[in-house]
Order: sequence, then C-alpha cells, then structure tokens
Amino acid sequence: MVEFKDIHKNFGKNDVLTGINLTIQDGKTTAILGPNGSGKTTLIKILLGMCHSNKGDILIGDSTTKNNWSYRKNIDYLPQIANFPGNIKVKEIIAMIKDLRHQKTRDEELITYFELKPYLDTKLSHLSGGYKQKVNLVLSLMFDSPFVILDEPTSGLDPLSLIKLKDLLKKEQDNGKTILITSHIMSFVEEISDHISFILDGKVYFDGSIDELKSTTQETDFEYAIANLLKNDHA
Ligand SMILES: Nc1ncnc2c1ncn2[C@@H]1O[C@H](COP(=O)(O)OP(=O)(O)OP(=O)(O)O)[C@@H](O)[C@H]1O
Repeated sequence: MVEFKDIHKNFGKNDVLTGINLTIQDGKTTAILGPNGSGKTTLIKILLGMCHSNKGDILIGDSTTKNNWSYRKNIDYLPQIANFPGNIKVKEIIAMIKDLRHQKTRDEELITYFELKPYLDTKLSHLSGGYKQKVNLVLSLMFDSPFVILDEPTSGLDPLSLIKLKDLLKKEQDNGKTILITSHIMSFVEEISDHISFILDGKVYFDGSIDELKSTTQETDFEYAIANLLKNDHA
C-alpha cells in the first residue's frame, strides 16, 4: 500500500499540490485523473523521488520513503515523455536499460507482443510516435515488477494497439499487480481502473470507485461524470 500524506509542491509561485492525501491499494488499479497541469505527473515524480515535495510524506507499507529509496527496485515506470537520443537503435536502448537494472527481463515476449521485431535495428528517431510508445512500453514493463506506474500509456497508440495494451494490463491485474495510471482516454480508464483519484486545485477532489463517481455526479456515462466533476462542486 502506498500512502501520500499531505503532499505539497510548488514551483516558484505555482502551488501545484496543496495537500494531497491518497492511498494506492495493493493489487488494484488506480487512475490519477485531473485537468492538464493539475499535477498528476508531479505527484508520480514525487513518489519516484524524481522531484522533491515541499511538505508531506509518502509511506510504502509502514515505512517512509524519506532517505529510503530501495522500494523503487520494485516499480516499473513509463514516463509521459521518454527522451532517449534518436540515433540509438531499438535493440540498443533495450540492451542499455537491461544493463542498468541487472534484473531478469521478459523483453523478447513483449517485443513479440507489440510486433516490434522488424524494428529492432531501426533508430528511435525513425520510428513513428506509436511505435516509439510501444518501445517505451517494452522498456517499462520488461522487468515484470509488482508495482507498475504508467503516465499516459495510451499516447500515440492506434485502436488495435490500445486493445493490446488493455489486454496486457488485464493479465497484469490477474497476476495481482498494483497499477497506477494517468490517461486522458476515459474509455481506457473506465475499462481498467478499480479506483479513481481526481486532482483539482492541488487537492484530491474525488476519490472512489467508478460506480461511486457515477452516483455522486448522477451521470451514467463515465466521461460525462468526469466532466460533471469539473463543472460542479462535489468537494
Ligand atoms: N520542472 C518544473 N518546473 C516548473 N514547473 C513545473 C515543472 N514540472 C511541472 N511544472 C508545472 O507544474 C504543473 C503541473 O504539471 P504536471 O505535469 O504535473 O501536470 P499534469 O496533471 O501531469 O498535466 P497533463 O495532464 O497536461 O500531463 C504545471 O503547471 C507545470 O507547468
């Protein structure tokens, strides 16, 4: 279980997070949603230690993450924007990331699954956006960690690839993985999430299941329920 406790973060005068309290349950899929710029990526980066909070604490189980980063070995992370040098070939970047972590990997299985074999000798700069994202998915999921964080995994994927990603994540769920996602594709979020945490104005504005969200907003359609959160005061 991951607990965000009263997390604050500002960038200069920009108060992005102003007291986030949030729990990520083990074995569940939690979607962190919110408008552009609401701080979803910032919150993920704070969890990963890529960005420091100004106040607050994160607990993994009963332990604080302060000065204790070993938990990160059990996390697979897909960044929203992965900026690798364009002149590296697909097979080279996969080998480089494997070398960094020295853990067992399932890269070949994922390369086959995302039909990347014909592109292994292609430079990253020559790949389309969707194929770059498939390479990023292989890089982030190949370590088969129990906790998976995917920041906008749907970015650039065509409908068939999106279905493949959903099928893969459903298998991960069946295997008991804890998954944290952000996405602006509401059909994707609705299909795979157990829990929704909606961030607005620096705080968790809604926290509950999809059914609870629909009943709170009195909307039967998930996308409309999210839009309703933005229009009306449900705090
Ligand atoms: N390194 C940084 N320096 C200054 N401001 C930053 C930095 N990183 C993020 N911000 C600001 O923090 C705010 C939250 O950004 P963040 O990327 O976390 O939002 P988000 O909810 O993930 O947005 P989106 O849905 O557009 O991806 C934005 O106003 C952004 O400009």
